[in-house]
Amino acid sequence: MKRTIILLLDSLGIGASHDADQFVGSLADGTTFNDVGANTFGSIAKLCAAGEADIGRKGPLHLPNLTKLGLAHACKESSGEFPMGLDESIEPISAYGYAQEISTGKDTPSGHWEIAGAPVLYEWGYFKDKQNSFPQELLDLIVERTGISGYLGNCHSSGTVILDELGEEHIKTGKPIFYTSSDSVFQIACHEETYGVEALYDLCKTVRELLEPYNIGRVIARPFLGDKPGNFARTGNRHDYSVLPPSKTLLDRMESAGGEVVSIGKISDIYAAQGITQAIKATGLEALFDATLKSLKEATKETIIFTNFVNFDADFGHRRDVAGYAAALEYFDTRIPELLEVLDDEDLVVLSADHGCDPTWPGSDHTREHIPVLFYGKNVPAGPVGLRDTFADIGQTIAEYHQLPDLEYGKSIFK
Ligand SMILES: O=P(O)(O)O[C@H]1O[C@H](CO)[C@@H](O)[C@H]1O
Ligand SMILES: [Mn+2]
Ligand SMILES: [Mn+2]
Repeated sequence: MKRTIILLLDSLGIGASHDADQFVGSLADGTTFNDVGANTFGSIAKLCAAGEADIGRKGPLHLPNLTKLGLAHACKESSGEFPMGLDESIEPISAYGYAQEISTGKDTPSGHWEIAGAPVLYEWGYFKDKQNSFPQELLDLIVERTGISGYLGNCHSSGTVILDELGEEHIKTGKPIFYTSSDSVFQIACHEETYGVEALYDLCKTVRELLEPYNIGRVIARPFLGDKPGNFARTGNRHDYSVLPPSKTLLDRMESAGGEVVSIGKISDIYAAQGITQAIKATGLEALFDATLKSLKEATKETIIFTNFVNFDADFGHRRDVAGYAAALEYFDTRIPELLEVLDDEDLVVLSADHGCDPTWPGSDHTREHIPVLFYGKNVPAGPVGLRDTFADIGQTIAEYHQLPDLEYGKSIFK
């Protein structure tokens, strides 16, 4: 019986990819920038080493266990520089490398689906205008179909900034807050108590239907609590309504072969429940890690346990919070030994990410980066596996390990 545990650290890029110049963003003042030079992991390490990330933690980034798994060495292979302040004398025990993305976008579904062998080679629809972002005919249809009295926002924004700006007005008027980003998303923020979570989910489902002609990846429900700017906080009841992956994935293959595919956290939403045999919700890094360990202890047949650690991205990457990101990585690092302790000889641990979100970068969006490709197991020879041409090499390797039919994309690192 083989079990694979995929730890997906959402947004932990390890250096800009060759096409980072194609990813151009702009700020409110009209300044433009691209992703050349972005390096989520490297930038965090650099600021920590410089003593500029000392809020709630202190000094150089301390990640002995992740370094042992090859994360820092993979970052050096990807970017040319060993992340500052980490210990280069630690010998990696994993196969380690980095992968570039062939999907057109740098969003969460593209990254996850490509890892599982289904890259997004078409262009998503985007709402590109920073203000009045959504087409009027779409907004009119939403109002007509759902009976809402109107809407707020209708712009690009950070999801926390927009709550401070419009949260009170939302509570007063009952009008949902609509916003988007450089990703292919339609996000709706509503208060959990005054508007209600179920009402928000119903609204999202209708908007999902009405978006059919626009080729938009996700509608995201963003419930929140609080009563004034400064104390608004988003809750764990976020729900993503995704379109289906473009083709069958590693998860579908595993399910069809009679194996278990356990989603922990956002994974089931991201794959639109395709190929998932069990979905476990958990909020926060600690609960996500606990649920991963619990599932592993309970797994008694051929299994993929797939956990998305969303907090790196949602709480720190998009928030441009370097110290918070660093502290979260250090916390995650302390949990690794618990995982290694309970592994059987045939278990495979995979650690990766889905895109970058460099907290030192302009704006608040993702960054086009390489992702880490780390494979650890008793049967996996440790050492460098270099640049992987697509994220799908990860899925193909796992498919081979479980003797599943080949995926359409990707090359196994064992071949
Ligand atoms: O600023 P928040 O609401 O976290 O939004 C972020 O989350 C979305 C989904 O991952 C991204 O498109 C980005 O806009
Ligand atoms: Mn993501
Ligand atoms: Mn994100």
